[in-house]
Amino acid sequence: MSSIFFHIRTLIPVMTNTTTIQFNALLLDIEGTITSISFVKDELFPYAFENVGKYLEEHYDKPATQIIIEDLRRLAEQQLETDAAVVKIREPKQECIEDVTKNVRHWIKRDKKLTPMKALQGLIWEEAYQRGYVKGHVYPDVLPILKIIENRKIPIYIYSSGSVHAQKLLFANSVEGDMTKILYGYFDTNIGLKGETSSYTKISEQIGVPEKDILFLTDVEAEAAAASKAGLQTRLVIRPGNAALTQEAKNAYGTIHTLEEIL
Ligand SMILES: CSCCC(=O)C(=O)COP(=O)(O)O
Ligand SMILES: [Mg+2]
Repeated sequence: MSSIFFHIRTLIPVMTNTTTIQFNALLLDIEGTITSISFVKDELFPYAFENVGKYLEEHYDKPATQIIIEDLRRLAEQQLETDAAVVKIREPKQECIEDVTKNVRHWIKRDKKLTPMKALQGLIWEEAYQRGYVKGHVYPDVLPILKIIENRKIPIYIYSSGSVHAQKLLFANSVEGDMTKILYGYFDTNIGLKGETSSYTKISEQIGVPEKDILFLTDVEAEAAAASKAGLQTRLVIRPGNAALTQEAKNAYGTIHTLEEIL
């Protein structure tokens, strides 16, 4: 780790790859890339699992909650056709809270990346951050390297299955302090799923940077494949606790262990 700081202080890029990566925008996945999977699975998800019913009781009448409940009701109608554990969401308040809680807990256990469920998780986590129950985990190499990239006037964007609200909470309340100042923009599954090529094309259009000039970092092979198909440069990130990668994917996209390797 001391070598990271040595290189940052002297501003000498660390080259563990044989080729330098040229990019004009950086697009980052969160979980498994700059944040540990353990933080999401062992802290954030259990908090949402435990508190979803309580949150709905306390915020049921708010317009934001009602919009999400309507989206979840439509989603449940679709999902119950193929998933017997999903229940139809009934109209009366108490039954509605019971049904939403049941479905959300089921989806959390299966790590489903369902947009309205992710929106609700973000609202539940807001309280956890505000009360200091959680702090957004980021690996120690992340902030120093992002500062160097920001100094090079390269914009840094986030693309996560977590809602934009949840992303901003994580970075505003991170173990490294408020990181939102160095982040240019955020994307979630409202732009499309991370395994779909069209999502990356849309991000390229929205940020006004050609696909080939964007570097996307992720821990998930399907995301690297989709981004690569769209024409983005990609690297797979290997972090402690991440799922194992196939040799084929490692060869196709290349791997890094810390953000130092993209400088
Ligand atoms: C935005 S913090 C919560 C992360 C989350 O809910 C999630 O599903 C992580 O997905 P990612 O796309 O960042 O791997
Ligand atoms: Mg990830």
